[in-house]
Amino acid sequence: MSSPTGAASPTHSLPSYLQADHLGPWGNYLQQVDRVTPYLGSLARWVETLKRPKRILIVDVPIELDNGTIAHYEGYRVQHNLSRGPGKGGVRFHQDVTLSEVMALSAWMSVKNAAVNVPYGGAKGGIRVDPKKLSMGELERLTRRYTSEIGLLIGPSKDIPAPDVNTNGQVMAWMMDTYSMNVGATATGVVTGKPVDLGGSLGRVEATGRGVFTVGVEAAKLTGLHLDGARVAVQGFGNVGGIAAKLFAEAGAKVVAVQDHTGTIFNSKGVDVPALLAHVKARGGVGGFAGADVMKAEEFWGVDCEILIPAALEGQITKDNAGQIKAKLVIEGANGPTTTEADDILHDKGVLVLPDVIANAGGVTVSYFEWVQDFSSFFWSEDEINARLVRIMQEAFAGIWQVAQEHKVSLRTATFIVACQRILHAREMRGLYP
Ligand SMILES: NC(=O)C1=CN([C@@H]2O[C@H](COP(=O)(O)OP(=O)(O)OC[C@H]3O[C@@H](n4cnc5c(N)ncnc54)[C@H](OP(=O)(O)O)[C@@H]3O)[C@@H](O)[C@H]2O)C=CC1
Ligand SMILES: O=C(O)CCC(=O)C(=O)O
Repeated sequence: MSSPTGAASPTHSLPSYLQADHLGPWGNYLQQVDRVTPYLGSLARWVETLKRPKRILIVDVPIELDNGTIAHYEGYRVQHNLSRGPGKGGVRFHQDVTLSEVMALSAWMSVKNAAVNVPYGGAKGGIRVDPKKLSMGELERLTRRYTSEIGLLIGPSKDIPAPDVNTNGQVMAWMMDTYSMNVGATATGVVTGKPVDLGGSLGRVEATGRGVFTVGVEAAKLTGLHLDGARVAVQGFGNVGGIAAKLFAEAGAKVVAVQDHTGTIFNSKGVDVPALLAHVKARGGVGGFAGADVMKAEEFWGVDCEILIPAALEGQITKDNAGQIKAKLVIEGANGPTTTEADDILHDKGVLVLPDVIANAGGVTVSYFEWVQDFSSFFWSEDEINARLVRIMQEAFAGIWQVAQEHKVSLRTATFIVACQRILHAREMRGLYP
């Protein structure tokens, strides 16, 4: 087929599943790619690769519920790009999971993995389910069925899942066991974020929060912000938000506001973070915490603070609330929490945004350590792991900071420049044909 001008047929006509969503997370990601393209030099001819996931698997996950009925859930595993190595990225269980969301999350994994230079492509998975409504037995059956269904794609040298929202070490243990049973041999390296007794790594549970803290410290040094006494607001008090809050509080900062689905709480003197962590463990959320006042959810974004850490879901900081933000530093613990419009508003207000694709890369970095340890069956001390993590995060952040200064671009675009050059250079060297 030729175009009306007689030129070669357009190579960019999009598959239907890529056409629909221009506002959601995938649309947000595409805008980020468009912003990096002018900085890719001759590699820009490969940029379309970044705009199409390499593989998408949609699976039906049927399970028998405790009451004897059969329920069906929709699951996904998307491998966005495998130019630099096997797919790597978490698995999310959430009632709002969509294909578009998993595509975006897998793409951000490609960028993140390249930004910290771990030898992976990007992938992500998920099931549209509210796991809080399932019993433990139902959750196990769901996890095992899903693992078998995506068994076509995953494997220690093919694609390695890990925890994300509402998944944890227990879910990874079931995934590892199911995959191992299906292949007939224990394969610890098929997932990371496992319990330490099953080939997991010391430090993985804390790694994402520790990475958030590490880049926060580096940015504070570079901008003259004193952490001692700095006020911090955190959205999402799960694995990432909870640990990040703990580390900032230990460094002398005051965690003045916290929000999750169960409530928004405020204490101008700083909440007692260990007590709040214990409360969340016992009660499932920050709501009802005695050591703080209740605040209206919509007032959270305008809280007086120096540091804001979105650590929940995508699309939380939008054009509607970005103008209210008073923080000097936004550290994206979550993936995709800021829309492109909001990014511009924050930039115009002089707010420094440490983007997800570097700020929350600590988790996958220690997942990489876990995978390496599993291959060699030789395990490192927690101090060794934390020291290596901090070094990788500091070096990656310093490089990105320099690129941002050089090109006078945001840290997000700078991270995309570093990462997309690595991905596309790998693609170019490998070539296209089998
Ligand atoms: N775990 C990891 O290693 C990594 C995670 N991330 C990203 O960090 C983010 C958080 O993940 P993680 O901490 O693992 O997940 P968790 O499931 O441990 O915690 C999620 C937290 O976010 C809260 N939350 C969810 N939706 C909302 C909402 N709409 N408003 C306010 N709070 C909300 C949850 O509260 P509630 O229970 O009340 O809903 C919970 O406190 C995600 O974007 C994830 O992709 C990034 C890198 C690695
Ligand atoms: O640890 C991993 O492999 C991936 C974690 C993850 O899903 C993420 O960084 O968003």
